[in-house]
Amino acid sequence: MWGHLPKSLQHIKTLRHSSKSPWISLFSCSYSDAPHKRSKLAPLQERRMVDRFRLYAKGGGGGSGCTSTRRSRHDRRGRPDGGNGGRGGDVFLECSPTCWDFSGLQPHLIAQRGGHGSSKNKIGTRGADKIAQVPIGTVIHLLKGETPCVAERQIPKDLDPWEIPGTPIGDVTESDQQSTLTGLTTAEDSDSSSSQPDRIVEESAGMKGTTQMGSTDSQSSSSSSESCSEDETEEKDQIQYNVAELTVQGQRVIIACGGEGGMGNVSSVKVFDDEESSLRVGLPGSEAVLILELKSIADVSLVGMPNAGKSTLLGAISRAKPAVGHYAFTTLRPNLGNLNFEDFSLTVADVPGLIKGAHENRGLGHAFLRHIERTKVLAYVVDLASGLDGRIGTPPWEQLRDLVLELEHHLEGLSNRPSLIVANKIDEDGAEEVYEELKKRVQDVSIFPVCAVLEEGVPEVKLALKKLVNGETSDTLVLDKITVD
Ligand SMILES: Nc1nc2c(ncn2[C@@H]2O[C@H](COP(=O)(O)OP(=O)(O)OP(=O)(O)O)[C@@H](O)[C@H]2O)c(=O)[nH]1
Repeated sequence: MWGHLPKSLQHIKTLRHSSKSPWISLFSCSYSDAPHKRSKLAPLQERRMVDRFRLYAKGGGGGSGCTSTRRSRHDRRGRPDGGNGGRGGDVFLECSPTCWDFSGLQPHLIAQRGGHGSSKNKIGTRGADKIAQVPIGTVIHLLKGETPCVAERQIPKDLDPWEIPGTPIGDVTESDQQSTLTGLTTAEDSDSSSSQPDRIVEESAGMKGTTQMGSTDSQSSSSSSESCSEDETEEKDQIQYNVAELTVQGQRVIIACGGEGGMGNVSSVKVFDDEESSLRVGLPGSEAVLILELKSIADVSLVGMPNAGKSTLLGAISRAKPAVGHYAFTTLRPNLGNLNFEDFSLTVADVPGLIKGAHENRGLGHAFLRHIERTKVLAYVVDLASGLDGRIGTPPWEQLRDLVLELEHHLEGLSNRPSLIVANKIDEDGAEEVYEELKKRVQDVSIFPVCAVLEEGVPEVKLALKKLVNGETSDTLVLDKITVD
């Protein structure tokens, strides 16, 4: 009876004699039976942020032109009526706010090839484009191939009756293009305009800078950040850094162009046979090898519970003027401030307050935890007066424990970054004693007593942040070093 079953269902045979119904057993299989299920249900903290990614892109090849002759009673010698091959699809990178890192990206992006031409002068279909979404703040480094081309921002509009369905981009003026670009500076006509339509403007080639941005070693994708062999060093020499940046929602760049279709015999001028056959074949799409990197939003992020005084501190250490309020969640989106030193400058982000359960999207949740992923240094801001004299809140050491736990729940290893503690509101009654207690309970990381409102203790914090960003010091706040009752 069971012999005819496919192999995957054969184990039902063994379940038949068990007390359970085989169907119940089949659908209630354990994790060990179904490794694919286990991976789907893997807890959130197993996810690793991928902030550097190597990508191969290839445009679709052009379809071949057709050689055909149409004969009729009236025209015995016939006329050529073979149509041209269709153009291959392009490969685009599109900037999307719903995308946070490169973990969802395929390493090989290949657009569809164009359709072949056919008799009765039918042109081959245009190959479908391949569009991959990347996060805002993606920097493109070029390893091989042509410099990415700028494409118009996709604006949904009604289909023009004369437009071939599936053609993604219409004509754009140079000024339109400039307005959609932040990272790409010069736009000039492409040399290869013969193989690309007018809508494309190639960005000025060449190196724009040699600074690599945004990647923290611990976060980099596993394969790309492993041991640096000789090949990799050689490869590094060939990289053209920062050829393009995607910084605006909807901004697009073409990283590989589709090849032109071959000519059908209807359009060809008189040519020799051997030349003709080469003209019939569609051109291959262009190829490119790129390294994508996520730009960090700031060097330092101020991490703390709501009302700890992060915005006030940002205003004290920089010229930023964030909104300050005596209620929780005054800050609804990150504010950035610049700290300028004589020879150095760094950016600080005031991230909205985190509460217990932020990793489950409580409070302002995931969105801001993700911003923290893209900063190098963490400055924990705690409220020394919280919980004092019957006020709402928890003591600073508990605030720190909860903050570290939230970061770790969101992304394992997120708290393993150079950090310091700002013990704010030292001016409040009883805050001195809490500060002394805090020093005993938290080890191996510097604590700075500060009154952000009066800007007391602020220069010391600024200097310490500079040293952490520079790499001169590298203290880290670890959960084991926090003592909580
Ligand atoms: N006494 C005292 N109060 C302060 C100090 N710093 C900030 N505050 C007050 O604390 C309250 C909260 O300050 P914010 O800077 O808005 O706090 P926040 O951490 O940015 O708050 P969220 O936007 O909710 O994340 C305000 O009423 C500030 O005036 C300080 O050093 N001493």
